[in-house]
Amino acid sequence: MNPLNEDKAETTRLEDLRIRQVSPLISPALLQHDLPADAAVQSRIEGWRRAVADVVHGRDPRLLVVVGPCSIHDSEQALDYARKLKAEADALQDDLLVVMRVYFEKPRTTVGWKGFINDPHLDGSFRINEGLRRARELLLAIARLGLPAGTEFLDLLSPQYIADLVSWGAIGARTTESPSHRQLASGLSCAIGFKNGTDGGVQMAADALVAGGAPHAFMGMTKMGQVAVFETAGNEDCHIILRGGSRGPNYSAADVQAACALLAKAGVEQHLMVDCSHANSSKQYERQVEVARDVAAQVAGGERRIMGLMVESHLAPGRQDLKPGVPLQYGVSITDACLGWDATQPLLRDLAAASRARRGR
Ligand SMILES: O=C[C@H](O)[C@H](O)COP(=O)(O)O
Ligand SMILES: C=C(OP(=O)(O)O)C(=O)O
Repeated sequence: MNPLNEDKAETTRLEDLRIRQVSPLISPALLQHDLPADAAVQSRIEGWRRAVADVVHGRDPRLLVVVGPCSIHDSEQALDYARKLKAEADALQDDLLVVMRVYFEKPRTTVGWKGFINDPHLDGSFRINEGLRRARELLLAIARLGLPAGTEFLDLLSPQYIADLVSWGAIGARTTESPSHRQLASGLSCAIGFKNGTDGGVQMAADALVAGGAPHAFMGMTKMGQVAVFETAGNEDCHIILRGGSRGPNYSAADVQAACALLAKAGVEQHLMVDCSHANSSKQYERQVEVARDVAAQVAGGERRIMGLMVESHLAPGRQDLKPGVPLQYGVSITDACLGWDATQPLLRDLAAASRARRGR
């Protein structure tokens, strides 16, 4: 019996009826003490965040490309991917600002593996302390490699453990309408992209921009693990992400126009990112190439309101199921299907060419 569960002094028989177990959680301060961001890493992340914000606001004409695995399930494989991406990002840096997708938290439609922080052993053992540590180690390694990292902020406490190492963040389609996630975004130190809803609703993402840009006061946890009231300043570096929805894709020129009309009505900047995956690819990973080509043509044609794209890509194409006792294939996603590296490299070069063509206009 976990000793924490024996302490009933502060609970009555009316409480915790559905709590099976309570276990200790490391504090953010302790994890950061063990795995600090040194001065060099801090300077890099400051620079990347500034660069991302410049693209988001159109001060930098390059395209922001958030590319990488749907989810991280193995640090070595993620670093293997990061090394390839770094070489490509350097080669294309005049036209693209490349941020690696380093997603540790997966929102599920119903149930399923919730990501590397929640379950780093992929077996339902939920070693969250270890997941947080390994996530932070990986983010540090990627930063030292020279690549900015982007992640989805899903849990409301986990940002305290890793957000200092993140240069761009997303609020997912299932949480864009959540007041708590909008409040969280209002206090985060990096730019944040809000996905449209799973039904394709863009209005809720436009509303999220307004809410995320405003100051809020809410309850949270400090670095020392104490509860506290946080008052935020509002995040002026937010944008929307078109990811399609149950009614179909929404990356066409007409969809971009319609989304921008909603942004104008909401009184916010008309800049957006297109997610080539999810409902925009009808979850068929190869179709990301088609989506990216369409968006690249819009960009090359002078569409300046598209400031970025998102691509789900891993070392090898497709996806695999997580099955107890069945060994996993190297570099293959265990959540959404991804493009392989071989298809990703030419796609990035096409996007760079489109960005260059737009600058030349
Ligand atoms: O990007 C990942 C998935 O699309 C999202 O987490 C939902 O996954 P699910 O429908 O497989 O649960
Ligand atoms: C879960 C994701 O996307 P969405 O929120 O658009 O479903 C994702 O990008 O990993």
